[in-house]
Amino acid sequence: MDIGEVLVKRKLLLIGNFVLTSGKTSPYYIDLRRFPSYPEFRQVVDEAIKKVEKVDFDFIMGVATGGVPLASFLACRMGIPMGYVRVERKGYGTDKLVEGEVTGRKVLVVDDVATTGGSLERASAEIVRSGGKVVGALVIVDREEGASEKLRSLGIDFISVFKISDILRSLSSTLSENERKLIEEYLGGTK
Ligand SMILES: O=P(O)(O)OC[C@H]1O[C@H](OP(=O)(O)OP(=O)(O)O)[C@H](O)[C@@H]1O
Ligand SMILES: O=C(O)c1cc(=O)[nH]c(=O)[nH]1
Repeated sequence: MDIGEVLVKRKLLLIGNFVLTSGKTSPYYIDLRRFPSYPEFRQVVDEAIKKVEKVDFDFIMGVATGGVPLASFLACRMGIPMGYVRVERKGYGTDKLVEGEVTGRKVLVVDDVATTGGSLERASAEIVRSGGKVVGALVIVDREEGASEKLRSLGIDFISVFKISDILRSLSSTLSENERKLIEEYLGGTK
């Protein structure tokens, strides 16, 4: 599977001017929330399973909302229990951020995309507060804007199924010269 081609074909890679969760602005956006709508998502799950083969974990936690579908597919395929970390408290009911029995567990945190790694860091901190040990973080796409360095500095193994630099390389004939340059200049500036 050429992930770049799939992202373009399914309109999951968007070119424009986007505000990100970190407050940064970006000339591109990867919208993987609709990825499970398409059959290619199964292949991504297969790839993800191969990538985490050597990680010693016994619990999967998705980062809501983008990380929940992948966490669910992985948990089901691997026979490993799962839960998820909410973006914010509801303010009613149990008012929990961590929805999962992570106490004493070795946790793999899962998200769709990583940019700064702030969301994975926040989710990991909540899991630790709930008594879990975060041993690894897995994302489908690493935008290569600091997440890997941030997670490793926290002692968490960071794994991505795809990196944006590889996706861009595979898209050299699909994106216009201008689109490719815009993204490359942006990525150059974020290093
Ligand atoms: O590495 P970061 O700089 O934290 O950015 C990546 C995060 O941004 C997106 O989530 P978003 O906050 O848009 O929430 P959503 O998944 O609920 O749409 C994405 O799903 C990651 O969780
Ligand atoms: O950093 C983000 O907020 C972000 C970037 C991106 O490409 N896709 C996404 O879902 N979130």
